[in-house]
Amino acid sequence: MSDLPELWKKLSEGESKSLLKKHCTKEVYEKLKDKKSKLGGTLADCIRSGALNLNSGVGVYACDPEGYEVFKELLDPVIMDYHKVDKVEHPPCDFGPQDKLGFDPLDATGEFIVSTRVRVGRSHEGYPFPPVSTDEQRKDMENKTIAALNTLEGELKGKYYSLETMTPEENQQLIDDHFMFKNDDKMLGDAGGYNGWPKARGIFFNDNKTFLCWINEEDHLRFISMQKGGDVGEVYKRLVSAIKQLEKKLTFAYSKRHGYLTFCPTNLGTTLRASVHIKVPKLAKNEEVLNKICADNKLQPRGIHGEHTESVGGVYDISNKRRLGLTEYQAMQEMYNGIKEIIQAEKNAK
Ligand SMILES: Nc1ncnc2c1ncn2[C@@H]1O[C@H](COP(=O)(O)OP(=O)(O)OP(=O)(O)O)[C@@H](O)[C@H]1O
Ligand SMILES: NC(=[NH2+])NCCC[C@H](N)C(=O)O
Repeated sequence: MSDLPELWKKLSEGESKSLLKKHCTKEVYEKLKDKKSKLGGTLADCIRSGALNLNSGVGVYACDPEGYEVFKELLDPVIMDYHKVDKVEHPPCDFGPQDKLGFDPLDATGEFIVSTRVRVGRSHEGYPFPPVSTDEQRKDMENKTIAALNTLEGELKGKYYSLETMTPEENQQLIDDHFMFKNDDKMLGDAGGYNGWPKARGIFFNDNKTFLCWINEEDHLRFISMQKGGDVGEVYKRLVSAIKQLEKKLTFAYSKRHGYLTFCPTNLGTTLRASVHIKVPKLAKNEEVLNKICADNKLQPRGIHGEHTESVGGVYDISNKRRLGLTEYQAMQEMYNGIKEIIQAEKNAK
């Protein structure tokens, strides 16, 4: 039997500042409660995390790619509210002119930027998201992805490391070095993100660990390019080259309205998060100023051990905030120009 009535009771009777609480009105609930996507996704799958975690900021995940249309009376207002747009629409993918991107290294002396990372999320077309996926479907997606990754050549050529066979020590080392994902996010867990863990999960990387792919973490796929220092152009170009090669082998879930479809509505569109780990000890003494520069430049500060962590020793993870309603190239430019300002502000700070 569905847990929807119980979830609805928790949500409608509880207090929450989440976008789920705000937009899942009684009227919306009544309209959607009996709907089902072709892959079997339900409203319960979309609201479970937010109903069980009233402290969520968003609280909604899609059950599967089609869920974005089947449950649009809930998902559209959440998307518009989160991404601050008045219509759910997205331009076609545009990675920009690869031979003249205009991303000169941001920090030639290496004083501020520790490392640079750009990631995108992708979903396999025709497969559900975690709450609806079976272990078999996850395995199937894992196999498909490994086969595609194994065709990469040159700098991108690498190897797959399964979470099922990795030792706890190897796993921890990869986490400590900022390469690997973990399973400690309760909101994602309640959304079904860790169902069947560690089955069909793992990480692919090249010898230099500059190109990585996460399999069956939050999204079916996360492609990541990263390296020490502030050469944003080099990191971005590597990622674009990987995506272009992989999209010849795999078909990704995409919608004209939403761009690339991801499990969480916050990642839709470009799905791109470009970040630097940046050392700004002076600004760190006055987080209000730092937060204002970030807000003015549409940047998001995080701690250096991932989402919801605190800064350590004046080092922050700072990335572009917007992912929907702009192109990949524009998202990169927002990050690049914003980080330039932050470096200048740190230089000017007392
Ligand atoms: N610029 C960077 N340099 C080195 N490591 C980074 C950088 N940016 C992020 N990381 C590391 O990547 C890992 C994942 O971070 P995090 O979960 O915050 O972001 P994400 O993978 O973009 O996904 P999501 O936004 O869904 O949380 C963490 O270990 C984090 O420290
Ligand atoms: N990794 C993410 N998708 N983060 C964004 C949303 C996280 C969580 N579901 C919330 O509502 O607060």
